[in-house]
Amino acid sequence: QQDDLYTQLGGEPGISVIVEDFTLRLADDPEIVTFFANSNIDLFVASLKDQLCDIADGPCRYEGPPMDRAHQHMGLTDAHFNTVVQHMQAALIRQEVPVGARNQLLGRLARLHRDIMKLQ
Ligand code: HEM
Repeated sequence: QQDDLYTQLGGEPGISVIVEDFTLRLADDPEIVTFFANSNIDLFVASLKDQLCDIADGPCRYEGPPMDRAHQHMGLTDAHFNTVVQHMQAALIRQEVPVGARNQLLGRLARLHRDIMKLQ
């Protein structure tokens, strides 16, 4: 029996480190960091941790705004989306998340693409 996705991500401490690493990568990317100019990064980090834990079938519930409402005013392109997903992939590799779990999580995030890119 293989560990579930949440466990393979390292549970809550693992997800914490992944989100911190991911957020530093966003902050280091001039194309992306501008979107966060008016953001409360602590709230973003807390919200994303809940969301990843939830998506990985962990014991958390994401209670922030739906993905369309959180992003629809930003004028995001597919290129932005892909860049952000690549930063997540890099964070997962850095934290030595096994390849199967990595692809599973990225697949679940990819399903959010339609909502995140929805306009109006
Ligand atoms: C798989 C892709 C993505 C996921 C899973 C994701 C997830 C999230 C989550 C959970 C929040 C917090 C919502 C809240 O609690 O208010 C958020 C907000 C935000 N996201 Fe995304 N996002 C994604 C893609 C993107 C992209 C492509 C950009 C821009 C390049 C972006 C920029 C932002 C910004 C600026 C905020 C607002 C932070 C704030 O001011 O509260 N996101 N996202």
